[in-house]
Amino acid sequence: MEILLESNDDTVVLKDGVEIPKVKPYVPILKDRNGSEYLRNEELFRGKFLVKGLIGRGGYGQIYYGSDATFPEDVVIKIEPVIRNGKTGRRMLLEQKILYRLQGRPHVPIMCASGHTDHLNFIGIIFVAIKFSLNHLLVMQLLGPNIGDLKKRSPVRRLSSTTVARIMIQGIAALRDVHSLGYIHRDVKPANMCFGVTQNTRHVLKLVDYGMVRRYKNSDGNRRKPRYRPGFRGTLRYSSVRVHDGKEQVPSDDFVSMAYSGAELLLVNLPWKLVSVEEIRQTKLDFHTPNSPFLMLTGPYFSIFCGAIFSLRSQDEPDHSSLQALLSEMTGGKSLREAYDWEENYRDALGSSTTESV
Ligand SMILES: Nc1ncnc2c1ncn2[C@@H]1O[C@H](COP(=O)(O)OP(=O)(O)OP(=O)(O)O)[C@@H](O)[C@H]1O
Repeated sequence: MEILLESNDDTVVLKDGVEIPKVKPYVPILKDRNGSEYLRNEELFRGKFLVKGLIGRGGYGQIYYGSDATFPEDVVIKIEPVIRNGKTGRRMLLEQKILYRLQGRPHVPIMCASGHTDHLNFIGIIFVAIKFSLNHLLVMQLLGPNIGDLKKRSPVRRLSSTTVARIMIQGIAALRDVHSLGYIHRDVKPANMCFGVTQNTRHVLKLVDYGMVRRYKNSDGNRRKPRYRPGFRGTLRYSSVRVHDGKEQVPSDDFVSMAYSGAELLLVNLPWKLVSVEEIRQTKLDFHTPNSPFLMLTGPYFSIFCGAIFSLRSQDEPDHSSLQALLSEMTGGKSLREAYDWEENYRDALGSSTTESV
C-alpha cells in the first residue's frame, strides 16, 4: 500500500486519493494464566523477546504476545513441547521448515526466529534427557483475531457477501503461495486465517498454522505417488468428501475447505454442524448438489464459485485466477484495500439480505 501524504492525526491519504483512518496500535485479548505456562510476563526471553502476555493455548502448544528488539512490529511466540503425550511432536518442526521456505510470500506471516527453548531440566546428562526437556519455538509477526472470531463478534453471527468475497479472493491467493511451492496446507479454516494489524497489512489476509502441510509434488514438479492409506489430517468440519474417504489430499481439497469456510461465514453455520459424525459426509454431498437449498442460500455468485470447486478432480491443478474471477461481482465493487465488516461495526452484514441463517 502506498501512502502519499498524511492529512492529519487521524487519517492517511493513499496515492489514489482514498482517505483511510489511521490504525491504532493493536493489542490482542490476553488469556488468564493458570500456572501451566512456559514463559512469564515481562520475561526477556533469549535476551531479545519481551513477553507481554498469553494469547492462547492451542491443541499443541502456547502462543504468547511480545515484542522483538530487532523487529519493527509486535510478535507472537509460539511454543510446543518436543514430547507431547509420550510422542515426539513434529508439527512445529514442520511449520518452522515450511514457513522458512514460504518467506516473502504476501499471504504468509513473517517469521522472525525459530529453534527451541533452552529451558533444560536435565542439563547434559544424555542426549535423550535434553531432547525430552526442549520446546520448539517459533516467533512471527503479530496478526489480528482470526476470521472465525471476527465472525463470532458479528451481531448476526455472519459476515457480508462483500467481506466474504474479498476474504476468499485473498484466501485463494494464499493457497497459490503454498501450492506454487509444491505443498498443500491441509487445515484451511476460518480459525487459520488472520488479517495483519499494521497500516500496511491490516487488509492483507495471512494463512497461519503450517503444522499439517504436506509436499504433494517432487522437486522435479511431478506429483508424489498417493499413499494407500494416509492418516486423517485436518479438521473434520472443513474436510472434503475425498478426505472422509481416506484419500491422499491434493490441492483441490484445500479449495473445498476454503469453500466450506466461506459458506460458514455467509450462513452462520454449515448444514453439517449439528448432524452426527456418520451423517457429515452425506450432508456435504447434498450441499454439493446444484440447486441444493443450503447452497442457494449462499447467493448466486458464491454458489457458482462452490460449483466450480466441487467439480475439481483430484488430478487437477486448479486455476487460482479463474476461481478468484468468479467472485469479482460478489465484492460489490469494493477493493481488497477497503474496510471489512469489523471495521464498520458489521453494517453490511446487518443490512445484507442475500443470505439467511441456517
Ligand atoms: N501470528 C499470529 N498472530 C496472532 N494470532 C495468531 C498468530 N498465529 C496464530 N494465531 C492465533 O492462534 C490460534 C492458534 O494458532 P495455530 O493454529 O497456529 O496453533 P495450534 O497450536 O496449531 O492451534 P490448534 O491446535 O488450534 O490448531 C489461531 O487460530 C490464531 O487465532
